[in-house]
Amino acid sequence: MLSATGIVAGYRRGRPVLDGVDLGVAPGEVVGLAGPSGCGKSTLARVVSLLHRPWAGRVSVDGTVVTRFRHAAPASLRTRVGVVFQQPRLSVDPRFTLRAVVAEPLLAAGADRATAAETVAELADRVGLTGELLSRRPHEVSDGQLQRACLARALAPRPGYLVCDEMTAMLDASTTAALVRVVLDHVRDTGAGVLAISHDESLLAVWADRVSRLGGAGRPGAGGGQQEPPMTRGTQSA
Ligand SMILES: Nc1ncnc2c1ncn2[C@@H]1O[C@H](COP(=O)(O)OP(=O)(O)OP(=O)(O)O)[C@@H](O)[C@H]1O
Repeated sequence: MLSATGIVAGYRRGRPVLDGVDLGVAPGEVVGLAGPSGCGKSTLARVVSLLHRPWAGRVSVDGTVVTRFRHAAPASLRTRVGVVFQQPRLSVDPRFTLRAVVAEPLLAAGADRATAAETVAELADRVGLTGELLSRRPHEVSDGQLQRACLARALAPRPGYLVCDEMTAMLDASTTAALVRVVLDHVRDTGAGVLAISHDESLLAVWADRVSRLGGAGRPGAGGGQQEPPMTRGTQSA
């Protein structure tokens, strides 16, 4: 279980963006997260991806309580939670080829080059990237092609949990459908849990088992799967 309990987090002292938020994602479950712009969805995504230290509350990954975040988080925990952000160009090194982007977590985990190359080829096939595209650099590919590489990179360590923060917001319908399919195949094949953040309620209806809401302004009854009541600041839960 990827679990966050009583999360208080923000950027400016005394002005929490999240104020007592609970979230749980079970293995094999796709949880949608909706809510008005600015309510803190991306902040919560960064907290559960171990990229942002909360001021209070507890994050745990399969029972292990996280005490260190960002670069200080142990690699064994960081690789348990993969993340894909909305804007692929902000999340890759522009000097890397797409092949190097996808290989990076494998090499960082100590894989030898031959094994990493084999895994990259398999992942590229899964996300629909040709060998020729893998040889290009970010400025030589489209947003959709780059996002495919970012998803492959996130899947490379076979994460037990995947956080997709508006992963498809910049993509056309067919690329969106293809990437959602890749994520759902990963869930089916590995039993991973997914946190899917999207403004697109109809998309969440398609791929989430249940949809949770953050912030008091959410409309009740929208979204897909099993619905949960809208939440208010101070009693937020997801
Ligand atoms: N790095 C940062 N520094 C300071 N404030 C930030 C930072 N990131 C986000 N914020 C602020 O925190 C609040 C929540 O932002 P966040 O991106 O988590 O919301 P969101 O629900 O994901 O919004 P959206 O749906 O528009 O992407 C906003 O008021 C935002 O301005």
